[in-house]
Amino acid sequence: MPAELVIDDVAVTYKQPGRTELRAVDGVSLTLAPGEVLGLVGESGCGKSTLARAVCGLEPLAGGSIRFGDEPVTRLGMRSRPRALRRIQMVFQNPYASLNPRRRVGSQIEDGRRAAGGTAPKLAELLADVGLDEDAAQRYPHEFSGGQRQRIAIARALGAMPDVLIGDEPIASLDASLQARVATLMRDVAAKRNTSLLFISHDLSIVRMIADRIAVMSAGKVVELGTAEEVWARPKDAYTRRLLAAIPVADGLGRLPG
Ligand SMILES: Nc1ncnc2c1ncn2[C@@H]1O[C@H](COP(=O)(O)OP(=O)(O)OP(=O)(O)O)[C@@H](O)[C@H]1O
Repeated sequence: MPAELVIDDVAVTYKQPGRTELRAVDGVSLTLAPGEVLGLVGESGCGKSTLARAVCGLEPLAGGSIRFGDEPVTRLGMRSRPRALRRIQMVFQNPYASLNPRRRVGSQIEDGRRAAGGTAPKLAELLADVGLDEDAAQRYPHEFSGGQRQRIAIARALGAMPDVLIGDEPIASLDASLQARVATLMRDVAAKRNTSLLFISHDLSIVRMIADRIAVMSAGKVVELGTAEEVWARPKDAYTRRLLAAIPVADGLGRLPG
């Protein structure tokens, strides 16, 4: 049974030569229920990627804990435990960098499936889920467009049957016309398997379309957390209001959010 992912008072620091260390994530607490979509938004440099990397075990914690229910994912000062690593999969911003150009797509998706052992979905099912033909398996990443490569990265992550899928700006490198499609695809494939989705973006208008709840980060802290509608329509924090005001056309009627 998947358990709730608990991010409890997490801090991540970076050393800065000759200066005091930077608290890139500063006491963040969030939960992610099975099947829930949590959007994480905020300006560049506010700590979104650092938090995602900490959840995946790629950054050691300087404080707090991350766990599935009672089972720790990481311990203070350590990267995550191998068992927890499979349970959390990440899709990165740049599919050009995250896929190996010299290996066929099928064998890269197999890497994900291997992590799940015998229970993994079939390769053909994973490709169908992300809207790719079966013959994609025999081809190489350079034969695909940016949007298709991101679909391949999503299929590889899903193959591991994670409890939590993290998208770290997974649409930022795509054409505007593709961004909403890939975002809704991630939401739909996660929902099909009751996988939680932590979707990171600086684009509040897209996050609002797919998220159940939205957390807004600024300078390493969560400054606002609420349902997607609450945060969109009735932002409490001044920083969130500024993020909303920066969106040129908010609601299809040409109105800016109040
Ligand atoms: N490896 C690192 N070493 C030192 N400082 C870092 C490192 N990675 C990130 N930082 C700093 O930590 C802060 C948070 O960065 P982070 O990448 O998490 O922000 P972000 O909100 O994801 O931004 P973006 O949307 O631009 O990726 C920034 O000030 C950044 O310069």
